[in-house]
Order: sequence, then C-alpha cells, then structure tokens
Amino acid sequence: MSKLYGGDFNQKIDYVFKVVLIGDSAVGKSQLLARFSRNEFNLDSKATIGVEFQTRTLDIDHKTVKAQIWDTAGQERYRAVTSAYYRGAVGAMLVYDITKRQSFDHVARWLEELRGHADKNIVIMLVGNKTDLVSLRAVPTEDAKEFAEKENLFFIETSALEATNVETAFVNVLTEIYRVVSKKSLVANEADSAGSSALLRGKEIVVPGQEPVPSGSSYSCCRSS
Ligand SMILES: Nc1nc2c(ncn2[C@@H]2O[C@H](COP(=O)(O)OP(=O)(O)OP(=O)(O)O)[C@@H](O)[C@H]2O)c(=O)[nH]1
Repeated sequence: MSKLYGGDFNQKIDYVFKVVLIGDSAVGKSQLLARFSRNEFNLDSKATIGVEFQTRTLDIDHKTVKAQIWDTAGQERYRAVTSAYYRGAVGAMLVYDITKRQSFDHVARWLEELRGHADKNIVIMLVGNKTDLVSLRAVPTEDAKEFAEKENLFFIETSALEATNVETAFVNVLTEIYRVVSKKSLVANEADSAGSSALLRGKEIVVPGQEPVPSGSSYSCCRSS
C-alpha cells in the first residue's frame, strides 16, 4: 500500500478519513472538535461562520489514521455550500444538546440532509452533548437510543466541557470507518484475483493515502453578509 508523508513529523499516513460535524447551532459541535483535536474547551465559544477543519493523527489497528474533522455553522445563514461540505465524508457526528428538546427534534431533518448528500456507506453517530448539565436534561437517553436504533445509527452521550466520552465518540466512529474500509479493500483484493476489481474499486469510499492534508489546518469560507 502506498503511504503519505504528512505535515509535522514526516509521519507515514495510511488513511485520511473526513468526518463532518452537523447539528443545530450551539449544541457544542465546535467544542467537541476543540476537545478532540486540542483537548481544549471554551465556554464563550462563538457561532461558527462558514467551515473549518482540524486534524488529529491516531493509531487504529496498527494503522496511522489522520482524522480530518469538519465543522460548520448550525445556523442556516452562516453555512457554506452543503454538497461541498459532505463531499468525501466517510463519517458524520450528528450532535444535539440534551438540554434542548428542539435540537433533538431537528435530528431527523439533519439526517435527511446528510443522507441526501453523503456517500451511502457513511458511518453516522448520534451524539447527545452537554451531559454535565444534569438538572437541565430535556431529552431522555432512552428516546435518543430508540431513535438511533430505528435509524441504524451509533449513539453516545458526551460532555465537551467535562471531556466525558468525547475521545470514545470520535475513536468509535474512526474505528468503524476503518472496519468498513478494510472490509471493502479485502473484497476489492479478492475481486482483483477474479479480474473484476474496477467495479468494486469504483465503489470504495476511501482511497488509502488520499490527498495530503496540512496538519492542524483550518479555513473559513463563505461568510454571509
Ligand atoms: N455545559 C456545557 N456547555 C457546552 C458543552 N459543549 C459546548 N458548550 C457550550 O455551548 C455553547 C455553544 O457551543 P459551540 O461549540 O460553539 O456550538 P456549535 O454547535 O459549534 O454552534 P454553531 O457554531 O452555531 O453551529 C458554548 O457556550 C459552549 O461553551 C458541554 O459539553 N457542556
């Protein structure tokens, strides 16, 4: 397999996985990303405008995986081009705030948008954030679990503030993506020997050693006036 040499440490990268964060405004998407990528948290976090991404490299099943996590505004007027945001994504974290019933009620709409734009094999995790706000809970865990089972999503509850389950949420998504990808590679390799790899290759959702990504990068676009 070809290897990439990425950013900081001339580290060999086996896979680059693009994961998108979606969900209503103020549910904590940016803070989940800050916690996962830099182990930081900011209570005065401003609404995201446009799009940004952060990367973190980690080891999954002895492979070096660069997670490229994309974050966009929950507010419609600050969002960038939807199809570009979802393009190439192999994972999605659909976040709601356990203290805001409306953010959970909107999950179905986010899912519809995601399924309309993303690859059909995308790994999706439903994330109920802000579990530290125990007395303000408005969404019972059971309701979300039931929804996730019905829609075939992974499910977890997190607190970006207390760093509860954040690492687990991202690592679980990335591990599941890796499982899907390595299974596909296996099928493609088997088909190789059968002489029909082109078709299967065409369906792969991640090419090992995709385009190099600058480490820790972010960019913004499309600020609305
Ligand atoms: N108590 C608590 N507050 C949180 C948690 N995560 C985020 N917040 C706060 O919730 C507010 C919104 O967080 P953001 O991360 O900016 O939310 P967002 O989903 O990225 O919002 P948009 O960029 O508008 O889409 C901020 O004041 C955060 O500090 C959490 O786990 N617990």
